Amino acid sequence: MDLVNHLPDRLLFAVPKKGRLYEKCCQLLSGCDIQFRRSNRLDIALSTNLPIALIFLPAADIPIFVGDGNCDLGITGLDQIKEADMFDSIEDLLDLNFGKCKLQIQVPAAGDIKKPEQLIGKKIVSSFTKLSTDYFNDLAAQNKSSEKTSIRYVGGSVEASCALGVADAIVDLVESGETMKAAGLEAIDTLLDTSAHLISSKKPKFPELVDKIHQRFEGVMAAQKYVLCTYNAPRSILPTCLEITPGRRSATISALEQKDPKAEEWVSISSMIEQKKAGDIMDDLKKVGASDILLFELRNCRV
Ligand SMILES: Nc1ncnc2c1ncn2[C@@H]1O[C@H](COP(=O)(O)OP(=O)(O)OP(=O)(O)O)[C@@H](O)[C@H]1O
Ligand SMILES: O=P(O)(O)OC[C@H]1O[C@H](OP(=O)(O)OP(=O)(O)O)[C@H](O)[C@@H]1O
Repeated sequence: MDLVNHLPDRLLFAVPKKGRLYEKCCQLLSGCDIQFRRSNRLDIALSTNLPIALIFLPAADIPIFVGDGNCDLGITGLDQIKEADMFDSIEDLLDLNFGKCKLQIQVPAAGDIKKPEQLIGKKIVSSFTKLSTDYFNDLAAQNKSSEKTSIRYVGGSVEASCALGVADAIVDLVESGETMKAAGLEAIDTLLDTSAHLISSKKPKFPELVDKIHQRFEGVMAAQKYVLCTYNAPRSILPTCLEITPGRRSATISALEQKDPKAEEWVSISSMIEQKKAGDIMDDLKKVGASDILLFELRNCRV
């Protein structure tokens, strides 16, 4: 069925149908208020509040659907985009900061191979044959070698290949490193640092809706990254406080009602700060003389 012609009034948004990216994608869609109900095993879900159809596809196929313009938007790993050779055919809108891992060359830890150059002319097994081929072609060129490295595809359990004698090394994703360690392997180089990205077609059919959804994703990402810090401080230490909490654009300052006209003037300051620095920032504010320091989580925002 040609979905583009069957759903002419809807933007098609490709999301991973299962696997490691699926749950987080659904959370983000909900954070963006893209409401939908996915019937069991059905790979299309119509949004109930926006003219969008979500198309659930294998993560590896999403770059092709978006790059060829069949879908206006998609979420998938950077590794999948580069492996499909589609990075130049799509707009890379946003790093979504999850699904983080590294594509690494792994060799038996107890073996003699310690440097990638030692693998020129040897046998490599990977699910990422394009990226591996590019890497070993470059490596051969740098080392002025005409030897051809064999790159073979397997779809899963890549880490078993060395123990089975099929490969001298593998190229596979590493997140915690536990799979690699359990297979007695160690990494000797990194081909790519990857994470999930929001991508769009270069010629979307619904450009305004693409912009709107892009902004919503940016808002959700900012809401995850920042918290709102508000506190009170004597006006005399305001410059020091603003050095500690300059805000994303700038801090908001409002005067506090003076009960005693002779007392020092106090202000209330509110500023977005990075969540991961919040503890240090609150300590620093307290140290310079601020008080009543409060931290608020952001549910959502537009930045
Ligand atoms: N530890 C990890 N191992 C593999 N992929 C990971 C990992 N962490 C994040 N990812 C990302 O998730 C993407 C999809 O991985 P996943 O293994 O879920 O593939 P899938 O094809 O969607 O599912 P399945 O392997 O069940 O068929 C990867 O391309 C990568 O971008
Ligand atoms: O560093 P870790 O946290 O151990 O994760 C890495 C492992 O996860 C992936 O495999 P997956 O579980 O998707 O199964 P697969 O081997 O069938 O691809 C990947 O291919 C590694 O084997």
